[in-house]
Amino acid sequence: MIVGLTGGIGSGKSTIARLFEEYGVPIYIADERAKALMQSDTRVIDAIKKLLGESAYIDGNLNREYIADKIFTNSTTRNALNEIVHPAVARDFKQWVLIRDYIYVIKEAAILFENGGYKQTDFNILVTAPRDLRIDRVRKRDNASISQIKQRMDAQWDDVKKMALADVIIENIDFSKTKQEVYKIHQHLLRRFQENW
Ligand SMILES: Nc1ncnc2c1ncn2[C@@H]1O[C@H](COP(=O)(O)OP(=O)(O)OP(=O)(O)O)[C@@H](O)[C@H]1O
Repeated sequence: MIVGLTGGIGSGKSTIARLFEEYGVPIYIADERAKALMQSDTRVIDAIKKLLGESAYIDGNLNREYIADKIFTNSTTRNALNEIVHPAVARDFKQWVLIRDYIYVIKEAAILFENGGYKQTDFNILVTAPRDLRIDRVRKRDNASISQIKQRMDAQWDDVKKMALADVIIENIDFSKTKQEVYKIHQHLLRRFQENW
C-alpha cells in the first residue's frame, strides 16, 4: 500500500519521513529522485534542454540556480517542467516499490496534490505548520532570503486546498507531539493495511 506524505516548504515532511523510517517503513523521496533523474535520464535531460535551453546544464551538471530562477517566476514553465519530470518519477517509483517488502511504503513529495500524484496513493498525510514558522525554519536551514522562500511557497497550493484531499493532518509545531502523532498513524496504517498484506 502506498502512503503519500506531503506538505509545504518547511512544514517538516522530511523530518517526519525519518520518524516513519525509524519504524522500518521504506521511504521514497520524490524530490531527491526527481533531481537524480534530471541529472541522469537522457530522455528527461533532452526535454529539459529543449524547454529551458542549453544553460540548464553546465558541463553536464544541472544548473539549479538557473532552473529555479526560470520556474519560480513563471508558472507555465514550472508546469511544463513538471510534465517532463513527473512521468519519469512515476516510472522510477513503480520500479522502486516492486522490491519493497513491507506492509506499506511512504512516498514523500512536496507536490503530491498539485500534480495529481495522490491518485496513485492509498492514504495521504499532510504536514502543516504556521507560515511564519515555516519561513523561519527554511531561512535557518537553507540560508535563503525571505522573498525567495515566499516565492516558493506561493508556487505551491495553500494548506486549506490540500486539507480537503488529506486523510490525516499532522500539525508539526511541537516535535514531541509530532512523534506521538507519527506513532499513532503508523499503528493505524499497520492495522488498516494488514489484511491486504
Ligand atoms: N517540529 C519541529 N520542531 C523544530 N524544528 C523542526 C520541526 N520540524 C522540522 N524542523 C526543522 O525545520 C526545517 C525544515 O524541516 P524539513 O526539512 O523536514 O521540511 P520539509 O517540509 O521537508 O521542507 P522542504 O519542502 O523545504 O524540503 C529543518 O531544519 C528541520 O530540522
